[in-house]
Amino acid sequence: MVQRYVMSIDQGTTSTRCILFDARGRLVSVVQREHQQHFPRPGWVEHDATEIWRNLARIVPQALADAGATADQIVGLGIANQRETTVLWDRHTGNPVGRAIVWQDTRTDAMLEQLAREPGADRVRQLCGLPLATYFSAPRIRWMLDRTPGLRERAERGDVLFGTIESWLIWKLTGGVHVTDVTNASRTMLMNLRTLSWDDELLGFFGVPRAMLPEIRSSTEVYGTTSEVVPGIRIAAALGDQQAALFGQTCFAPGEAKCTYGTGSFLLLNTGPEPVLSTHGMLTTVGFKIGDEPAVYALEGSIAVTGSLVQWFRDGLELIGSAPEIETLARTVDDNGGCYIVPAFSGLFAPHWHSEARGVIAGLTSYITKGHLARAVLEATGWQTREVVDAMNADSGLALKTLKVDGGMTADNLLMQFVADVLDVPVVRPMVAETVSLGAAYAAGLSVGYWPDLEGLRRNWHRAGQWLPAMDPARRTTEYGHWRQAVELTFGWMRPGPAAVAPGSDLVEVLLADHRRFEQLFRDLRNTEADRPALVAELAALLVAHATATERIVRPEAPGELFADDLLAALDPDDFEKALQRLENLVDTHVRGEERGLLNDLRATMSTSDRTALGRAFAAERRRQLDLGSGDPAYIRDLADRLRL
Ligand SMILES: Nc1ncnc2c1ncn2[C@@H]1O[C@H](COP(=O)(O)OP(=O)(O)O)[C@@H](O)[C@H]1O
Ligand SMILES: O=P(O)(O)OC[C@H](O)CO
Repeated sequence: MVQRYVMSIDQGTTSTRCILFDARGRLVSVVQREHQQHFPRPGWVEHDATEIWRNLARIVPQALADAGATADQIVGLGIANQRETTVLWDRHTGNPVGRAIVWQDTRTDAMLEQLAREPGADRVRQLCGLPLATYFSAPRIRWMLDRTPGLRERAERGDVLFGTIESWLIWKLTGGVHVTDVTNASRTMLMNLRTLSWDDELLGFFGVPRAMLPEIRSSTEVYGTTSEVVPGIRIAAALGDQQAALFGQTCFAPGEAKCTYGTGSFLLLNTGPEPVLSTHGMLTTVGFKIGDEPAVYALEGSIAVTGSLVQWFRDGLELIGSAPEIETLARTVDDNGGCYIVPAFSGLFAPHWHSEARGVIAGLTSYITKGHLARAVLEATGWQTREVVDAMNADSGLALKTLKVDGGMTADNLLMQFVADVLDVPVVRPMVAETVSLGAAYAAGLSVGYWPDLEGLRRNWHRAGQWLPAMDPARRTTEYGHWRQAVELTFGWMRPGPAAVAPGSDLVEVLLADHRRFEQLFRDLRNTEADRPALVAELAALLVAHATATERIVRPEAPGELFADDLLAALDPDDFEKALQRLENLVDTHVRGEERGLLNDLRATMSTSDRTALGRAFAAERRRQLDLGSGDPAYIRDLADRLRL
């Protein structure tokens, strides 16, 4: 009998793999090629989409040859891909317009700051489930359209097309089918999470023409047949790689979760047929959609830098020759020696979402050796997982019981033990470590009837490795405290923090900067694991300084806008959550009212030089208030008295 296989392509951040699987989910052949990472400026990360396409064109025939198979033995092809990476190409020539901008790239940070102030910004998360952050595709499309002369007009005519990588590869393989799958579309910020279609409000907000967008399709259905590379193969599934891993780990039921440790790390929890909006910094995303069945949603904790920190240690610092050597080096010492590395290379993703953060190495003394640094590199992945699991538990109201893991970093035993230690739950790894590829293969196999149902796939899952928690709880608590201290050092690096508004700035800008900082502090305060006393102190200091300066400099005629009662209540630990909520509502009302009213009045009626002069006076008064120690409760009480509040 002629053997039949499923083909899967995993187009990842660092490489592209083609794998053939048999009916029992076993690997028959694997071929992989790396592509070049381009870092043209700090924070910029690009790929050459043509190089990725050429790699694919080489590995697909090779994978067939290695298995001794021909195209007619392939029942279907499933594609999994790095998500959010943005490719624009010319419909007529098939050539990319510039390099693809990769998901780690932070160039859109300043643009997002602007967008955050525009009407409709507060609706974005509700519509698409994602925070305004550099991670996603829409800001990148806007960035390219704004900066390349004539590009917007070409996009409006449908002459220039957008796609994430699976969309680009399907278009190339089929000679012109322009589709995307719903999981990838859910990472663009342009798809409405509930209707699963492009949303006019989001398209308008980001300024993206509909004509350049692909058609959104299910994760499992036949999109077309290959006419290039190896003709005659049905393309039967596509999924973002992290969703593919969820599928490959057979997390088909609500409550099941996995974490994939690759370039970055991504923890996804299946939440079932309704989208769950996070209040703890998780993303809401589509998990998968099988044919005509309803979509299954997931909560996701995305960590930007984990394996890529190991790569940086290898290629940037040249302290090791290959990734696995990090474990050997880390084992030369017993602990981190007091050293912590927070790899905020692309800002910090979940649960913090600080695009402006940049990395730190904290706790350096002359005692630290490269062995300690190697430990700190691995531990950074463990602690980042812990932060995400804490947030996920808080969102779901459930405590994670075990963590299913996969990806390149799970080869590292020291790391996996550390993850189990800091999470205090068992960590398990399945037999097939290539879970992304397996998930894409499962989806394609289901789509064409090679596998009958999900239950059959579940039976293929076998445990190959397990790590049990063994860390002393007191040590875990102390170490976690140090980690969080180090994380706080990364905040605000690329943008002024509360005390650092430049004197002489435009008054409108100065007021807006404070408003954004208030919002960030409230976001951070929702996390029960955060250093709440420190955050309250900063919030209190800033609110008093901001309100006093507003009252004295901007509208001396209308005093009494301070929130002193609530500030005092917020300092009362017995009534913390309630007081915080009241305070947040009050501040929110103030911020919205001022941004709709006063700030537009200032823009319309005051000259730039007057606004600058007032901005300078405001910044000086605000600075004076901060220097007076306005975070001190006694001072706040005193101030409230003096202001008759
Ligand atoms: N033994 C190891 N210890 C720690 N990190 C490792 C080890 N082996 C590989 N890695 C890291 O894992 C990543 C590769 O994993 P992979 O799942 O192939 O990633 P991706 O799919 O994102 O390209 C690289 O960033 C590499 O630095
Ligand atoms: O290609 P990976 O494995 O680094 O995954 C990248 C993610 O899809 C980014 O969201």
